[in-house]
This record gives sequence, C-alpha cells and structure tokens, in this order.
Amino acid sequence: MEDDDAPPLAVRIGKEPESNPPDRSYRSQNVQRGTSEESPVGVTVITGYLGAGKSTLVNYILNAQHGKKIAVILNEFGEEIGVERAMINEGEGGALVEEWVELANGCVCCTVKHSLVQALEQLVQRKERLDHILLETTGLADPAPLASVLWLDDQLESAITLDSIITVVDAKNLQRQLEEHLKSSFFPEAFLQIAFADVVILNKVDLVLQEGYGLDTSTILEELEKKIYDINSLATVIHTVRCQVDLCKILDRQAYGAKNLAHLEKLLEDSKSTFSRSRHDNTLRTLCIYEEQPVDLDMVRSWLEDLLWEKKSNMDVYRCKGVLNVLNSDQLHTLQVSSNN
Ligand SMILES: Nc1nc2c(ncn2[C@@H]2O[C@H](COP(=O)(O)OP(=O)(O)OP(=O)(O)O)[C@@H](O)[C@H]2O)c(=O)[nH]1
Repeated sequence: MEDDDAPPLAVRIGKEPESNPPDRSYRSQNVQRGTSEESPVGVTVITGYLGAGKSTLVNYILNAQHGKKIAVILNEFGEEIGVERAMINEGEGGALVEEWVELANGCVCCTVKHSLVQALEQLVQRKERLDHILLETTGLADPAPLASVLWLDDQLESAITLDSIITVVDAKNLQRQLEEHLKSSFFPEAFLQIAFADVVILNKVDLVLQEGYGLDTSTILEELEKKIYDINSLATVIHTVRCQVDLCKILDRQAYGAKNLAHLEKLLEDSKSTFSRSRHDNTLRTLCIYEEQPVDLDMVRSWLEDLLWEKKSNMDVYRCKGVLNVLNSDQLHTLQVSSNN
C-alpha cells in the first residue's frame, strides 16, 4: 500500500489551516478545473461493516422522490456476481436506476481499484448526463484508498467529485466490534470506516430498543454516539431504523469541496503519522456456493441452523446472503443473515 493511500483519521483541529493551507497545488488546480466546465457529478461512497445496512440505504435512496438520474456501483467481495444486486429494488424494469455497475471478486479499496476508475470514467462519459453516483463498497472496504482515487485521480477529477462518505453502522454490534478492535485489532475496517466518514448512520436502532440491555435506550445510544465521536469528532451522526433518513442530510453535501480543502489536507497529513497499517482483517474469508438444481428449503434451513447456531463447521459466520431457487416454488427467494441479528 502506498503512502498516498493512508487515510485521514478524523482528528479535531483548530481553524488555522484556512489561513495557512499546506502546499498541495495539484489538488487546487483540479478543483478549479471542475468548476470552470460542467459541474462534476457527485459520488457518495456508502460504506459500513458487513450487514450494517448499506444495501438498505441504497434501496431507500433509490426509492425516494429525489428526481435524480442515479447510477449505482456495487462492489462484492465474493466472486458470485448478482447477489448484491438482488438485494436492491431496481423498480419496474430497472426504472429507479440509470445505470448499474457490478465489481465483484475483490474489494474496491485494493484489488479492483482500477476497475472502479474505469467504471467511473465510463459513467461520466455517457451521452446522457448523470446527476449522482452511489458507490456501495463491500463491508470490508477501507475508505482511504477510495477517497484517494476520488480526490486525486487526474483523469476523473474534473468530471466527478467526492460528495460524501456515508458510513452505516449496526447499533447492535458496534460496541462489540470496537471493543474487539481495541483488544485484538480485529475489525479494523469497522474502525476505519467511522474514522473516514462525513456522516455516520447509526442504524438498527430498533434492535437496541428491543434488547434494552437493562439500560435506558437513550443512554445506550448516547454511549454509542460518544464512541463514534471518540474516533471521529467531525462526523454527523444520524440515528435510523432501516436507514430511513432525510435525503437532504446525505446527498449533495459537497463535504469535500474547495471550501473544506485545507481542512481535508490537514487530516490527510495528520493521518500519515498515526495510522496503523492493518487494512484488512485477514482472518476473514468469503465462500460462495453455487447450486444449479432447485434447493429444498427445509434442508437449507437445517444446514443454516447447523452452521450458524450449532457452529458445526467450527467457524463464526458474520454475514450470509443469497438468492435461492427453491424446489416447488416459482419465485426466487432471498436469504439474509447478519451476525447477532
Ligand atoms: N431490524 C433491522 N434490520 C435491518 C435494519 N436495516 C437493515 N436491516 C436488515 O439487516 C440485514 C442486512 O442489511 P443490508 O442492507 O443487506 O446490509 P449490507 O450492509 O448491505 O450488507 P453487506 O453488503 O453484506 O455487508 C438485512 O436483512 C436487512 O433487512 C434495521 O434498521 N433494523
């Protein structure tokens, strides 16, 4: 990983950078290039740990009344293409989405980074102009290299702009993920995704309410918010159930526009000295199962029980999803399991 890819951990800074910005003139030139021609297309990066609710947010945005022509780039860690897309309601004949791009078999933050650049180039060269691009990363993505692609790529920069990085977190699992990260450096992605966010969506608040933990709900949520601010004091935190959020709070934020440039540069510089290099938790693996024949639903259920609850395969499963062609059914079924839910 190159030094330029190191992420900006969000740290509290004073107002001085405005008056004395670091000398990164290439960036300033590119920002000016973007404003002198047609305004660049905003890209919202939607990140968040496995099963936190990223696709739920994409669905919510696409189905809202925003009047925008939106393209969606989906990135899947596994090699099976189409599973992620099956989780999203594209509308009648795909009407809700202007264009889809699926990048499978690797993470946009590392192995398929170049495919991302190509995909973005193609999207902005379309005859019919897009209003916005949503990029849903894998749950294991580190936003830092993505931000560097979107901020610094010469070919892209005049045509697109990083509008915002939205990190969706699972209110029920966040505490455990952060504790384990501190103890053992597991879940580095969960930590980095928050460090990098412009907006953190504290999702699945309903599950916190259900569980209660013997504490007042608002106390639990306040504690979680505090943990988020400890990592990133600059983020806007929004509580949601099923990612239902006012779109004004997440689209067209221009969070990384020229006016925040000095501030961002400062974050990037600061992060270089403080960042730990363990980008991916390499104890995690993905496994894709492809079955040509229709499956027996009872057998699938029993197999899942053995896998998830009895732990007969001797592994922890953080996320499981799929599209099932079920015996004696003329409809496709989707399968969703996210850890501890
Ligand atoms: N109870 C509850 N479930 C939710 C909420 N938001 C999402 N879910 C469910 O959580 C599961 C995972 O949601 P997704 O949107 O697919 O999560 P994701 O982050 O896209 O998952 P990956 O891409 O696999 O990392 C699905 O079964 C959702 O229906 C919520 O606020 N409350």
